[in-house]
Amino acid sequence: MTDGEESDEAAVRSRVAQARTMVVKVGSSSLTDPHGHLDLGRLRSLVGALASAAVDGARLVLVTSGAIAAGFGTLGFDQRPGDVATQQATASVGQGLLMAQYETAFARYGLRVGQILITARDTTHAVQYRNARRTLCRLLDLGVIPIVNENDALASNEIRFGDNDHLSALIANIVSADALVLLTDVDALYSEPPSRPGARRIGFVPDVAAIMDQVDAQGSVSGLGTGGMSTKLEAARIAAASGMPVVLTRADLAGPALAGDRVGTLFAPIRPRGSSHRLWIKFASRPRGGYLVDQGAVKALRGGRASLLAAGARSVQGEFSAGDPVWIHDESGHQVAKGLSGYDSEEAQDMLGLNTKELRRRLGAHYAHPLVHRDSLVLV
Ligand SMILES: Nc1ncnc2c1ncn2[C@@H]1O[C@H](COP(=O)(O)OP(=O)(O)O)[C@@H](O)[C@H]1O
Ligand SMILES: N[C@@H](CCC(=O)OP(=O)(O)O)C(=O)O
Repeated sequence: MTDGEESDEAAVRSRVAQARTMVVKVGSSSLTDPHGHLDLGRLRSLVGALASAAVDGARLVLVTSGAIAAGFGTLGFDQRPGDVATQQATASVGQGLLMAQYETAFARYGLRVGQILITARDTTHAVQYRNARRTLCRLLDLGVIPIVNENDALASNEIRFGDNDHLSALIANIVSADALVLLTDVDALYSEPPSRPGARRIGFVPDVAAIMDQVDAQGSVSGLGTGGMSTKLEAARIAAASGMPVVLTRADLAGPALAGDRVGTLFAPIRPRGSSHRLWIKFASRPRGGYLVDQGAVKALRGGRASLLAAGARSVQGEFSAGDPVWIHDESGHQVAKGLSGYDSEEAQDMLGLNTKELRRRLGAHYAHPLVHRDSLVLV
């Protein structure tokens, strides 16, 4: 580590220490016993650490796994079910039991909790996303700790998060968190799975994008968690690219991690925080179609805060409605940007290649606007 990085690390740690709104994600592997059942001792000690930060004024959102772990014993299964339908049924039984434990544990500190179950679909649709933001922020304003899990019982197979890592980074964006804390069963990120001899502990990651190729991040080794380290790195990348620091460490180090002490792996933010709307477009929205644009348009978009004008668009790809997220591709088909279309795909067909004057004359004033306005456009 260079001297510069050392002082960067101190600066980023102090941002964590000063963070007011924090999203804390805890994985199944940190809430379970060796047989995979919910371990109440571990849950209560986590709650103790979170409660102490909350009592000190932190606004916390807890993203917690553990519904399947809490449910499979009650249903008479010896082990965590493997097939999706049984996992979903088990989560439906376990989620209530998990929440009941959290409610009781937080109540001992005089803290109230509220449950939010979310599907990937809720994060990819702008209206649901705004709705989730409004509810979460209101809960925080009311001094309640929102407890979030994927809505496993209803999540459809194709678009299921499966693990809660990615979800936690999106929730951190939704609430405009100051920091994301990922709690797991390993003390830090290693250069390769820590069970391998020679695995090197990584304390500070100044640029998560640069480290992605250098680290061998594998799936869950314990069989208790789902995503393993690869989904945690992806979550860290989203959060860091959204302008917030990320701490990854073992769940029993939650207290020092929230306090900004030197534990685990610290990921530095890699750019200033953007608006929640733009972060949603960048990380959560799922375009169904898009526009293929000419070189001039690519240059204008890459050059800075430009809108996509119909004059620079060559073709419309797929079908979409006004307000839907769309890709903007260059002439070789490479993704240049993502944004919200101002027009339906059908309307846009008639606008291709026309400048504002021609649009107004031929189609009317309603069509004299950009295909994608710069306020709803992000480069990728
Ligand atoms: N490069 C790595 N560094 C650290 N841990 C790794 C790495 N690659 C794989 N892992 C594994 O990832 C596991 C954590 O992921 P997982 O079991 O899904 O936990 P959780 O339930 O907290 O999401 C650790 O137990 C560790 O063995
Ligand atoms: N939503 C599932 C979590 C799945 C899971 O194991 O996630 P993780 O521990 O984050 O790898 C549950 O509550 O059981």
